[in-house]
Amino acid sequence: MKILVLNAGSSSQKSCLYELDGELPNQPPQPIWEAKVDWTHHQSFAEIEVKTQQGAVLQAEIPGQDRPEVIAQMLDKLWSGQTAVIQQPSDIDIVGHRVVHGGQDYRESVRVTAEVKAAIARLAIFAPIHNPANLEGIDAIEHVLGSVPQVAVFDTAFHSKLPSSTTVYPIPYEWFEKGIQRYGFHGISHRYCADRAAQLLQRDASDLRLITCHLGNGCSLAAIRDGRSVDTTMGFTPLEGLMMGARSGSVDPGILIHLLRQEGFNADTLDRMLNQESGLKGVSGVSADMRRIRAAIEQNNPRAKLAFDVYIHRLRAQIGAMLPSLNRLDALVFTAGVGENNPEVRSAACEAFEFLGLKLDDSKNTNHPKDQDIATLDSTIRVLVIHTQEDWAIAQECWKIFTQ
Ligand SMILES: Nc1ncnc2c1ncn2[C@@H]1O[C@H](COP(=O)(O)OP(=O)(O)O)[C@@H](O)[C@H]1O
Ligand SMILES: CC(=O)OP(=O)(O)O
Ligand SMILES: [Mg+2]
Repeated sequence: MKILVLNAGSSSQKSCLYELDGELPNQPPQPIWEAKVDWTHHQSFAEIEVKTQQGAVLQAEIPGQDRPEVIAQMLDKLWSGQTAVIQQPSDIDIVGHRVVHGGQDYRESVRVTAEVKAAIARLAIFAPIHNPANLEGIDAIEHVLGSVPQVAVFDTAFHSKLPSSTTVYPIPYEWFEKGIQRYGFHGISHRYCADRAAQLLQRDASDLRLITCHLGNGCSLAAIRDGRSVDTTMGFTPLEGLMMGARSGSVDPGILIHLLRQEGFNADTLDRMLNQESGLKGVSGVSADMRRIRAAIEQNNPRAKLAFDVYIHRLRAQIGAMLPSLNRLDALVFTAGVGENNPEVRSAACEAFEFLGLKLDDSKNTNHPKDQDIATLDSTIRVLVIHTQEDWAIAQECWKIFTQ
């Protein structure tokens, strides 16, 4: 069975093709083809990189920002040119999509229908950067591959059993009754990391207390108790919680009232400023990309240093805020672009928890670890770096829907 996965991030479009036969493998298999389109560095064109399991690599630039057009060009690399791995589009059996917001109705993965598409479109008002991109992916597939079965895998699903003390905001109850509640996001990644952590620690997921730190362009934490998400930092939208690449995370809502009243801002300006012009980018004036922040700090840029310090302060504070839901912490897990690749972020975050007996092994932390324990042997808490495999998690959901 050939399963194509589309994963739309805020500044990227990832895709890969898995070939599965017989049983689901225990470990994530290599995809036979993978592509990444990145808009982080340029506005007017996308950088694309395509790799195959056989070793072919293609790097190119695709003009424009139009996601459906870019997806169509990316898919073309599946069946033509040096990175072709299938004969024709109809060789693909199923397409799975990461869909960021599933609201209250979608707590499990579902096959995409007109009704599901309408719900994703309706929920776009709560996830304005993400749900429209997910829908464009679904439409692009319909356009290129016709009636191939498609599956939506929701980022909110893993958090759908959060306790009500976590989901209810302290606002008028009628708002909650209208759906204004905490949903949580990055659930595909948090769930994958919890399962992988259990594997790496050779422990049963149902007896493990974890904090997973998903630090990419979007950033969130999850407190995972016995395999279940019991708290998380993102809420009604993917804007709440940690400071992110270009998103503010939590700020005093009084600031918004002030800007609306005194500075003549409207909802669209606030949306753009908080979602696209804040976070590392807003404070540093340099970039949303942690690599560029680190490089600017090396050049003694004080605003880059300030942005890093605020990022770390908020990360530590929110890790601390996850602890009461767990009563015990077996492992702290770092994942996604920053979490997997930036040793300075990991060591700065962990330093604040040394008083609990958590000790990082500096050499393991700096030596490009992936799927490894980087704590010292005598650390009271394990620290894991896990390469998040959202795409593999999505492929597994597709497999389950079509074989069970
Ligand atoms: N080697 C690295 N060192 C530090 N940060 C990195 C590195 N590689 C990637 N990143 C960070 O990861 C971010 C992207 O994370 P990723 O999880 O791929 O994002 P998303 O899926 O949200 O688009 C980049 O903006 C960059 O800040
Ligand atoms: C939900 C979310 O913030 O996703 P991403 O990190 O891919 O932007
Ligand atoms: Mg991501």
